[in-house]
Amino acid sequence: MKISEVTEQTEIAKLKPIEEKLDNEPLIPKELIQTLLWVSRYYHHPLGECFQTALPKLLRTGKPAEIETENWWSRTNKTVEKKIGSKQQQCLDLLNDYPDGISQSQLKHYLGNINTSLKSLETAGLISQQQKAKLPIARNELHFDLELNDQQQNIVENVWKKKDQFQPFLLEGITGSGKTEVYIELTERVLKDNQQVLILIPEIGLTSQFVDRFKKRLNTTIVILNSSVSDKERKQAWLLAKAGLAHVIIGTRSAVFTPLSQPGLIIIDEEHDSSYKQQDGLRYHARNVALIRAQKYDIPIVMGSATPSLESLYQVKKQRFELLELTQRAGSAQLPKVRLVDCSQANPDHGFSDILLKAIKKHLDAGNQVILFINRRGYAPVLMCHDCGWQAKCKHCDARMVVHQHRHILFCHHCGYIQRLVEECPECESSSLKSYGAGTEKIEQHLQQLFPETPVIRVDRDTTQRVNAFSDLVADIKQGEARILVGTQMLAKGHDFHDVTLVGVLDTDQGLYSADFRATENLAQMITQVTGRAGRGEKSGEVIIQTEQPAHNFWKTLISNGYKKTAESLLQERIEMALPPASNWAVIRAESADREEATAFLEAFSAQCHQQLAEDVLILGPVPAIMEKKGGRFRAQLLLSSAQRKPLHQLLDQHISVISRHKLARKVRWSIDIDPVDIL
Ligand SMILES: Nc1ncnc2c1ncn2[C@@H]1O[C@H](COP(=O)(O)OP(=O)(O)OP(=O)(O)O)[C@@H](O)[C@H]1O
Ligand SMILES: [Zn+2]
Repeated sequence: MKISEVTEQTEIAKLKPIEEKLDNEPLIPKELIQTLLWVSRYYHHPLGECFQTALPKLLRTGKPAEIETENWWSRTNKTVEKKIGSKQQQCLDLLNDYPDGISQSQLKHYLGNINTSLKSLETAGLISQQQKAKLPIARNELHFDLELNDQQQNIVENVWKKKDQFQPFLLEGITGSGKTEVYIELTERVLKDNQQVLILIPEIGLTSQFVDRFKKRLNTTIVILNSSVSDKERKQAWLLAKAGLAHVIIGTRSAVFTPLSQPGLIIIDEEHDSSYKQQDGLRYHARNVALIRAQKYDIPIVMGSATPSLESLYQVKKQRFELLELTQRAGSAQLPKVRLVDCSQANPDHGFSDILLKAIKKHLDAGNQVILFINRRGYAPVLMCHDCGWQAKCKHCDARMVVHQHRHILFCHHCGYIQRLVEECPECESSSLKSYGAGTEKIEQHLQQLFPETPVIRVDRDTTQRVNAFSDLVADIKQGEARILVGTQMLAKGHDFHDVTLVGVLDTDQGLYSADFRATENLAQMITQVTGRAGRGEKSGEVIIQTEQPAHNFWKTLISNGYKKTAESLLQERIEMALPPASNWAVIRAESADREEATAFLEAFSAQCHQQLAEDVLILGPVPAIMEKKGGRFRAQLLLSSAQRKPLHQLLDQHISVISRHKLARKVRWSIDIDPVDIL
């Protein structure tokens, strides 16, 4: 139980007594409480659950919120009179450099095992110990300074001019233009003012590389909040940030709720990334929450991307965000040349066209690395019987089972259902089962056959499950051990591999026909990001995109005009068609093992809203979800849209409590999704 406010009077007749006071000061600072109140109102989600989402697990267990401490040592005023051992001397030398003391673990990190030396020095009265907050170990590395180019410098100055006020900036910088360096420079300045920086990054395993770049340049306390840190570390990081003892806080989506005592700046890297939107429970968007926090703190917020979301570009158009641009690659790097290849001529067995294969060979011969991008994991998406036409389908979903050859299974990517890979058709017992289409596993296998001497690695969700697996793979790539890299979008985003000179894109055409109105935006972002991995160092790069639709307008616009122009025209279309971000959407979803129930509940929802419907609000549906059956449940949705935000929210406020009491509300699983990013 958390107390968020105290009042003198109440209408509640029977109040429970307070059993125990856990903390002497409030765990959640006022600003964060206000933000959570906003979150609860905006997303129409119970306040208690909003608090649950915002707090690290170990701070929700009813135990006091104490910062973990450890021994810190510092030099006393006493001068050395007797001769001391060399290890003891080393300790003293180091301590002389740290007038505020240094932690035992940091000392150990520098000098190895020194417990006995410390004891002797303490007995001699030369050093003293004290309990202080345990900080993550700072690595003692060389800090090199990179000189920003004029565009980068200009951006830093522009942000700095607004440093004491709320101002959202959209930093649109092409791939490899040096956005990260801009973040580092800004962070350095904020640190000089003794303030903290909160940095959000997407959930794609990039944390360690990103953090390394900061650690190399900044000598400060950096804490990390993502899924790879333990519950204990997460709690400590949160409390250190709250106490102002952590100066740079880097984390994924939920880190947006980290309290700061000396806030100076918020940065969101790859602001277009869909992992910023939570897809279950409290369906918040971290970018939205970050904007609210920056506003309450009265500080600037910088949102960077090579492929900004149409949401943010719309805010620029409305002059709510200030646009900052990096139009050139940093250093001597140039953007790669992009070529479309008609893949109707590709080898049906492995899906590579001759042009792409020749290019792979050429780049490998030149001693470079090659990325092959395919956004589908597993071996093949279809398993079919040649004799009777049977296909392997999931019994819980409207979806096909994907062949995973390696693990010898059929796997449903939607509900996780697993079956042994069958050798003969379950319908007609024929043994002529054939797989169609290709995923990362198949591509990896083919390339290894085609280039037996060249190390191939695969980067997808299956090869990166183990903790650190992703950073190990990345290290292999950086050291040049792997030469052919096959991967899904995990490999396409954010990486800075200087020896990659060729990127091949396989089979992305589904994006051209999707029913989701965001599909083209997402495809343009993905293609631009993956293209951006080529030619980032001294060597120039090349990109080959295989498509069955080389004449499609989408490719023409994207390749000859680039992302910026493509996004502009997509945004114009959305405005003309009154689609988000030019209108506001809420989706009510319901799912149930009984198909009728889900729809009946949404019909009741709709009827309730229609009782008092503002002119401006439109209700569409209910309709079945595009994949209606998932995990054994039937799914349906109701769409509420409105040109202005307010009437939509008022409508929900008015009716939600009545609807929650509907008899079906307890039988179906239902949820409200404000500003949905995924309408499938
Ligand atoms: N001013 C500079 N001078 C020389 N090299 C630079 C400069 N700024 C950045 N770089 C280098 O250019 C490369 C690309 O920079 P960075 O990774 O920051 O780009 P980015 O814009 O974040 O890229 P992306 O959006 O593609 O992930 C890096 O290797 C970086 O060290
Ligand atoms: Zn399934």
